[in-house]
Amino acid sequence: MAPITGGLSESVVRTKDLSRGFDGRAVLRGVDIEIARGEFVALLGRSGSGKSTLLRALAELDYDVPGSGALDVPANRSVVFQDSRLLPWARVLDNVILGLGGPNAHERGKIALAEVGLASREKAWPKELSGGEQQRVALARSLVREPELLLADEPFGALDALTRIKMHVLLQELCERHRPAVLLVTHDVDEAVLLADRVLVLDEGSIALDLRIELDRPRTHRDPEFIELREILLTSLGVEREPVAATA
Ligand SMILES: Nc1ncnc2c1ncn2[C@@H]1O[C@H](COP(=O)(O)OP(=O)(O)OP(=O)(O)O)[C@@H](O)[C@H]1O
Repeated sequence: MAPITGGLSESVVRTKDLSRGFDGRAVLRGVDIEIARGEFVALLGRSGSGKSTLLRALAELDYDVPGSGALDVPANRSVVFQDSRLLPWARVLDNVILGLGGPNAHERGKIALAEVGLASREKAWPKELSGGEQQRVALARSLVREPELLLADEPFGALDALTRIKMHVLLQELCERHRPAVLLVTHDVDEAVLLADRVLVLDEGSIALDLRIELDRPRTHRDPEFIELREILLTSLGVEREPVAATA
């Protein structure tokens, strides 16, 4: 696909008029986005709005999907999915460094595992880990490559609420340390406001809202500004809020 010339040199991701469709049905209709170096962007949208289609386009994992438009993404990028996609026949450390190469691969893998709090589990098999631990390994496997761009497709979607909160804290720490640009696809409005510098809402195949989140970190759900931003996003997603009926 044609690279985009001009524009901001600090952008890590740029799309211009990106369109994709399946079976003659348009899913993405002219998506223009930019993500700056080190910027954390969350992507919200109703189910079926095309979030995963956009993420797969940015990962360049969609060669079989018809489409048009232009795209600039760094070659050094990592993808994390809802399931960890660890190789069951490889131990945890081997999963982290698989394909990494270089003389320090082992050392780097161990450091990455320590960063996600799993230094002691390097010899475990994936099936011996909980779902949350497996996602930690998936994060370590992504970040050990020091990606310029981290693409995450609902990485915490299958985790229980408590584990998800811990993963939010971990992801924030990791991003502060490694500073990748991030595109996080999520259903969870609170997760988006909690983590992102900017939230995009995808609707009818294009970006309907581009909302900057300027709250100080760490953020709290109780902050009135947090609540206000959540309401703006819920409205943009078409979620009507019924007033809670008074109980007798
Ligand atoms: N391989 C495919 N073949 C045909 N249609 C597809 C394919 N992948 C996605 N679609 C369709 O494209 C639309 C967008 O799908 P996509 O998975 O990108 O949405 P999404 O916003 O990520 O949804 P969800 O939030 O439910 O995961 C849907 O209508 C889906 O059925």
